[in-house]
Amino acid sequence: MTHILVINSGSSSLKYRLLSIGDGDGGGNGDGDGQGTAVRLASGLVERIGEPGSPVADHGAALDAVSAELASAGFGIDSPELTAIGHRVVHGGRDFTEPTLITDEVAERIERLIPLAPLHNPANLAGIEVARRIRPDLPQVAVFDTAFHCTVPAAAATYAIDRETAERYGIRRYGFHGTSHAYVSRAAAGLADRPGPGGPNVIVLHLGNGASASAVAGGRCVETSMGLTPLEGLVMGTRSGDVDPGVLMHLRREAGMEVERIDELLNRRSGLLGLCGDNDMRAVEKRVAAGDPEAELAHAVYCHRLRKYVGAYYAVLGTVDVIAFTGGIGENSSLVRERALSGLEALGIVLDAGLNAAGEGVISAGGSRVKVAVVPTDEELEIARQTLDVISRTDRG
Ligand SMILES: Nc1ncnc2c1ncn2[C@@H]1O[C@H](COP(=O)(O)OP(=O)(O)O)[C@@H](O)[C@H]1O
Ligand SMILES: CC(=O)OP(=O)(O)O
Ligand SMILES: [Mg+2]
Repeated sequence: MTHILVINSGSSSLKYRLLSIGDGDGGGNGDGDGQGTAVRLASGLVERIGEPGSPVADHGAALDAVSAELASAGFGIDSPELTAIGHRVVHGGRDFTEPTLITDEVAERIERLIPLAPLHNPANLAGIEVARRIRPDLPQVAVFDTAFHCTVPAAAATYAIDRETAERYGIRRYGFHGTSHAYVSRAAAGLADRPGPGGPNVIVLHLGNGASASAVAGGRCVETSMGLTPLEGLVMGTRSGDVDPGVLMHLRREAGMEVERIDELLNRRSGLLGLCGDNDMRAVEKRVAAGDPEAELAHAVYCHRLRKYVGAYYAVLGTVDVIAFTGGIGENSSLVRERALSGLEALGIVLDAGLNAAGEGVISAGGSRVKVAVVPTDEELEIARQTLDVISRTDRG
C-alpha cells in the first residue's frame, strides 16, 4: 500500500484527497468496477481562495490549510509514508497525452499552455508550485483533463478553418473532463450485455458545473463535446456551450463589446445562469416545479442540447451499448435524465421511470436495447490511480 495525495486546484478552490491505494490498483485500465483497493484517509475542500475578506489569501495559504486539516486527521504532510502527489491539470495541449512526472521543464510547458485554458491552468500550476515547494523530495504527477481525448480521430478533432492558422495557433478539439470520462466509461463498459467485437460502445454525459459528453468505442474516446477550450458543447452552469461564432462578431460590431467582455459573457454569465439567473440545477428545478417560465426555458434548452448530443454520438458510434450519466446533475437529476432521453424508443433507449427516480446503477427498462446507467464519477480516485501508475513505471525504470 502507498499513500497518494490528490490535489485538484481551481481558481478559487482547492479539493484534496489522501488515499491509501494498492499497487495492483494502479493499472489505470483494468478492473472498471470503480472500487479497487483504494481507501480514502482524508478529503476536503478549501474555498474562496484569494477572494476579498477570505482568510485564504492564495494557493500557498490553501495548501497550508490542507496541511493543517491533514495533521488534525493524524497525518503530517511531511510524513515519510506519502509516496506521491497527483495534480489535476486541465489543459495538456498537444504536448501531453499521458499522465506525466512533473519536472521544471514539464511545469514550464504547462505554463506555456495558459493561453489555451486561462481559467484553469494558472490555478493548477499554482497548486503544483506550492506542493513542490513543500515536498521537493516527492514525485509529483500531472494528470491532464485532455489526455483521454487524444485518441479522437482527425475528422472529429479538426475544425474546418484555414489549416495554416489552425496549425500556428494550436486550434483543434482537445476535450476536457478526461479523467471523469475515462473512469466512468470504464465502469459503464462493465455493464454492457453483448458488446460487439471492438468492445462496448459508451456515451458518457458528465454533467457538473462544467458539462461535457463523450463517445467511447472499445475504451477509446472517439468524440467529445468540449473543444479548444472548456466552453464548447453542452449548456453549463455559467457557460453557453455551442453558439454560432457569428454571435461573437455581432457583439463586437453591434454592441462594441471588447473580447474580454465577450469572454466573460460566454464563460461566466451564460448557461443556466444567463437564461434564468440561477446556475445551480437544484435551484432551477425548484423553480421549474413551481411553474416559473424562465427556469422552464433554461431547463428545456439544457435538456434539448443534451438530447441532440446523444443523437449525434449515437450516429458517430453506430451502435451504443451503454449511456452513462455522471456529475452532480447527471447523478442526481431524474428530470434531466428523463427529458434528455424520453421518446427515443426507436433508438432502443427506454428508461424505467421507477429506476430513474431511484437513480442508482442501471435505470433503463428490462427490454431497453441500450442500457442507461447512473455512474458516480470519481476524478480524484482516477487521478490517484494514474499517479500510482506513473510512479510504478518510473520505479521499474
Ligand atoms: N439533487 C440534485 N438535483 C439536481 N441537481 C443537483 C442535485 N445535486 C446536485 N446538483 C447539481 O449538480 C451541479 C454541481 O455538480 P458537481 O459535479 O458537484 O460540480 P463540479 O463540476 O463543480 O464538480 C449543480 O448544478 C447542482 O445543482
Ligand atoms: C474543464 C472544466 O470544465 O472543468 P470544470 O468542470 O471543473 O470547470
Ligand atoms: Mg465534480
